[in-house]
Amino acid sequence: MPEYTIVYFNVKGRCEAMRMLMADQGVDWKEEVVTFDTWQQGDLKKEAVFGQLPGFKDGDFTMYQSNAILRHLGRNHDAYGKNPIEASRIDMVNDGVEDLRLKYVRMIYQNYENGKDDYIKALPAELCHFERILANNNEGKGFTVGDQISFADYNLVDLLRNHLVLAPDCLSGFPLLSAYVSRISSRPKLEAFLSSDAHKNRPINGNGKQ
Ligand SMILES: N[C@@H](CCC(=O)N[C@@H](CSC(=S)NCCc1ccccc1)C(=O)NCC(=O)O)C(=O)O
Repeated sequence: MPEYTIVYFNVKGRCEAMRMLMADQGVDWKEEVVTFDTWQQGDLKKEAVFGQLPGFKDGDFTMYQSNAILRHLGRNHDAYGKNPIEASRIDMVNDGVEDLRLKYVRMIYQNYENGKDDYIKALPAELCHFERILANNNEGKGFTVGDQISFADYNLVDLLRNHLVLAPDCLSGFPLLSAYVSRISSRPKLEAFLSSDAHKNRPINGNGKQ
């Protein structure tokens, strides 16, 4: 059984999607929680390939970049499609999730007080793409790509759940997305993780905004 370890700050941030994937796939992992004080000392930052976290240890292999880690876990746990075309579609969806995550992170950390309302107003123009992606696959009754869950689904559901905290009504105009978040979140092993104190007590972001 692989020995997985997440090396990250005590936040959901860029690691909750991989936690959701591992929980849903019945895979165990350890948490190496890095405090901001430890991070400021600089040794860990020097070791990190891009000077940033998360890091991920798979036995004696260590990697960085949250989306690369998701793809690594997708390959290792049959969550990367059934053929090269599905894998490319999954990459495309995940890149779209990353685009929205970057906008979310910038608003949260750089423009929360003045930018939150405008961000929420502009959300439908972002979410409509994911609603259409679902509509174009099995009438939105399954996943974003193909007929089995992929790492892009965990990433999208994590990000949508964060947006439901920011703006509880943000999916009211997107029935397929709303049903998708509920459906994926109620997968038994994932539901157990999402009900855990570890998940519930971990702040979404590092600055206390959500
Ligand atoms: N492309 C990378 C981006 C990684 C990243 O932004 N990491 C942040 C943390 S993840 C994140 S969403 N950062 C937003 C702000 C933040 C900073 C520090 C702690 C928590 C959040 C980080 O390591 N910041 C510390 C530093 O750069 O010295 C990835 O996807 O892993």
